[in-house]
Amino acid sequence: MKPLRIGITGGIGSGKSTVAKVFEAFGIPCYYADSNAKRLMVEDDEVKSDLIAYFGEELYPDGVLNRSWLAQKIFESEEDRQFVNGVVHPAVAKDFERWADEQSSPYVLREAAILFETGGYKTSDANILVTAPEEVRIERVMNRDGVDEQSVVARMRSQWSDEHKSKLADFIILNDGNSTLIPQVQTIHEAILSRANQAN
Ligand SMILES: CC(C)(COP(=O)(O)OP(=O)(O)OC[C@H]1O[C@@H](n2cnc3c(N)ncnc32)[C@H](O)[C@@H]1O)[C@@H](O)C(=O)NCCC(=O)NCCS
Ligand SMILES: Nc1ncnc2c1ncn2[C@@H]1O[C@H](COP(=O)(O)OP(=O)(O)OP(=O)(O)O)[C@@H](O)[C@H]1O
Repeated sequence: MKPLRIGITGGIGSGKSTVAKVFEAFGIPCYYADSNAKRLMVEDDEVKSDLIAYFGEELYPDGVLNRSWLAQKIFESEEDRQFVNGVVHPAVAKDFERWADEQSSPYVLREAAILFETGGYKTSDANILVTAPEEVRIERVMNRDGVDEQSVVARMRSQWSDEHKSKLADFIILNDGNSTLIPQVQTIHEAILSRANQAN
């Protein structure tokens, strides 16, 4: 029996990876789209050659993906971002499906920053949105990555607002630093488990 596919998303600094780790503590496997995207950009020859054809060899100096160079390009130019998204996201979606089929839990999570924006949420059985106020998110990322406010805001502006995404989410987790996470995760975990039981 195939596990249910559950998307978990949230804007930069919302804490979606932190929340995904709580689900993992409940025994639920999680696929992290950001890190797998970066892996595929190095390992998948088709993805790599499409990116080189567009950006040139300087994207991989000494064979290593130049992340900061690419980040500067894609968060400044919508055209460049759409190109990268168009190459990387189908490869990630395929890789996720292959991975999900290998799991034996009642459901699996797919953690991705822009699940609604890409339309990837449509292939999920349900989607969880993690939210936090923008000022909290900016502060978190500045502290975590040692970057300035401007670079966090550039990424934030390339993503949909929480208000927009809330309309498409089946479950919402508030991670503002004051609300406790474990009870929120537990309630959703139980709701998804009962959905998985009904499906099987
Ligand atoms: C530009 C890259 C190399 C920068 O790497 P870096 O280590 O600095 O950031 P990281 O990958 O950890 O992403 C951090 C956050 O940036 C935001 N972000 C990343 N890619 C995108 C994107 N295409 N659109 C909007 N926001 C994005 C997300 O909030 C994400 O969680 C990297 O983000 C990337 O390869 N992006 C393109 C692939 C992609 O779309 N990944 C996102 C999910 S599949
Ligand atoms: N409830 C919380 N209390 C305190 N710190 C938190 C909380 N949630 C997240 N953080 C911290 O905020 C930072 C951002 O969280 P996390 O990496 O989970 O966010 P994210 O949504 O996955 O971010 P990104 O989109 O950049 O990958 C991390 O340093 C994390 O430890």
